[in-house]
Amino acid sequence: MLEEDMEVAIKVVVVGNGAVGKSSMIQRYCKGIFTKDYKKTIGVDFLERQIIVNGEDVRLMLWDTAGQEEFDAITKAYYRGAQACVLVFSTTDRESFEAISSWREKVEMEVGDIPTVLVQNKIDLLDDTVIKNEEAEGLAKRLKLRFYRTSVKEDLNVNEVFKYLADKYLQRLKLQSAEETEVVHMSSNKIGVFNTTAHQTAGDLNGREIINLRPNKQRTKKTKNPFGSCRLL
Ligand SMILES: Nc1nc2c(ncn2[C@@H]2O[C@H](COP(=O)(O)OP(=O)(O)OP(=O)(O)O)[C@@H](O)[C@H]2O)c(=O)[nH]1
Repeated sequence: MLEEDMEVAIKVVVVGNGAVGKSSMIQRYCKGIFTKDYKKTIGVDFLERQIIVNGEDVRLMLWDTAGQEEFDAITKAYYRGAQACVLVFSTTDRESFEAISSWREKVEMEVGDIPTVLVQNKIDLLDDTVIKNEEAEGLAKRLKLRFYRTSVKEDLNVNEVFKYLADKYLQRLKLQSAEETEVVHMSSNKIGVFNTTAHQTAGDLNGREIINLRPNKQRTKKTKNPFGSCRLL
């Protein structure tokens, strides 16, 4: 259990080519709706939803980024600070599948290695698929990513994608907390200056060791709503 009365906030970026269903996925997850109309995302957009994962309150902030390259400069700026990522391609769009590695690189360049999933959307259209199962599974293996097949239209597996990411992120958080505690223990016989807000660095000041501890958790005050909530911003 992490600290009581606090919730963990996770910034998740959803990326992939245009029209693969990124906006639809976020809308389905946060508002429970699906629309057939295609409205190209201009730049970025975001919605949020609160869930409980393994007894922890988690607020997922889902950033919807435009799939078109013309918006790359804008969307990249919004990758910063992301703590999890959904890479989406469409069952009926070969190019979107082939572009996955480059989307991953774009995100990694900004934020490094964060919990990530590979998603094949529109599996209600499997009859018209242009990607073999083995190819998609092969890509997931190569990129070492958990792979989900979803249909936003039929609400298949969408919840599972975000639950997995939240779970994975919490696991990392707990591991980091444990490691940070260990740093304090290991240093307890030294003269130290502790600063809990700065980045974790080690330096030297007049011969004394300085250890700055950073709580690697982005936390907010918990809002007491047992049913979770969705909010359009
Ligand atoms: N059949 C089917 N259609 C879907 C599914 N998900 C999304 N769509 C449709 O695909 C089209 C594109 O969906 P969007 O969610 O706008 O795609 P996007 O990836 O956000 O596109 P950009 O904003 O251009 O990046 C829309 O017409 C959706 O209704 C799905 O699971 N099945």
